[in-house]
Amino acid sequence: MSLPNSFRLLAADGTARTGVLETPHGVVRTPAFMPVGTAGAMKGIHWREIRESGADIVLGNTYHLMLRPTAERIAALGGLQKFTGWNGPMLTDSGGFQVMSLAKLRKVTEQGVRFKSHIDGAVLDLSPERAIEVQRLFGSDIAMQLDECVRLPASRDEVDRAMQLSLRWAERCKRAFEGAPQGHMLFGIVQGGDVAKLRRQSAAGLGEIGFHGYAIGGLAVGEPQDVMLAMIEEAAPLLPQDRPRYLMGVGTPDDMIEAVKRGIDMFDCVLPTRNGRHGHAFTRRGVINLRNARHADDPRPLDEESSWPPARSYSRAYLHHLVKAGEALGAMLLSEINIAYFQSLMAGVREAIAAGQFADFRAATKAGWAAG
Ligand SMILES: CC#C[C@H]1NC(N)=Nc2cc3[nH]c(NC)nc3cc21
Repeated sequence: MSLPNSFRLLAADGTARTGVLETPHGVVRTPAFMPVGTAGAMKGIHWREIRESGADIVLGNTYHLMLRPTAERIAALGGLQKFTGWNGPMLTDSGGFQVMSLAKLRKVTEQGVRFKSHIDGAVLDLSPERAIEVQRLFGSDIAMQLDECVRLPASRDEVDRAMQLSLRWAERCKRAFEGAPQGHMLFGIVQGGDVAKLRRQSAAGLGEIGFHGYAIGGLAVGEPQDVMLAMIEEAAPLLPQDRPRYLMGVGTPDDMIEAVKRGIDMFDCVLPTRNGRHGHAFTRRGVINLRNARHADDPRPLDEESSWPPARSYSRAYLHHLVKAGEALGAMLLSEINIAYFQSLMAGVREAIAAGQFADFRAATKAGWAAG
């Protein structure tokens, strides 16, 4: 029995697609960029700016939220939307990646993963069933399966073992997800490292199990862009064409444009906020490092044609000063400016695909970045 499908494709231009994904908390226009609110907040940005920037959906992390303030407390307080004040769609990651990247003393067995909290050292167990229970307690619109994310570098056998385990956990997650409230979704995660055969096996295996949507994980971890794109080309064609595809943790504006070209519909990345806090501005003319002294006397705004007021009103000199002085306002302004740029890029992508002009949009956008 196939799962209900809340994704509607509106247009395609080659393998690039644009559509809408209906969730219990609202509609997501795709291709979509999801700002990362790891612990239930956007670092240094109010939800008001996130909404005004054009974001339809934000991401939270099971690992962080289950440790603090705990899933049970969030449920008792009405769920993630009520608790955080973000009254829109939320996707939550399952914890697989964060346990690998943050937790101390991680032990993986068939049952699940045992780890020590990086906050207080408490020992916790995360099984596929608990990962689904936690996301149910959050009230997540889109939940992610629990997967095993191997620390790189890893042997092919290690990547293969983790991919096979993740497929078995995907089955268990789907069973645990049964009975979820109407409209809530569960995505599987394609694994397989940079091994084409493993990527194909993982994608085909997840398609057999059947999910509301499919993520591709384990890319943008330092491999060259052409390797990342090659793995997308291996996996995407094997995933159900009528379901959303989400490339996890990606990426730069160029990564996203190239992934959209290859059929990806959803993205999340910490770059806009993390690099914003470090003084980097993403613009139509490429990245500007406001720490650089050459901006100290520059009265020009970042982009006089930007749709985001702070990007066309504050001078580069002032932003340079805020960054050098370590003023919180500097990090806040550049974070929201970057999120707004990522959203404007996705809006342009959606319009271009709908008009059958994605190739021209891609070429013009890349030319803008190169112009500097
Ligand atoms: C292997 C694998 C895998 C994926 N598994 C889960 N549950 N979440 C992820 C989150 C990510 N963030 C980034 N940033 C580069 N890559 C990610 C990959 C995953």
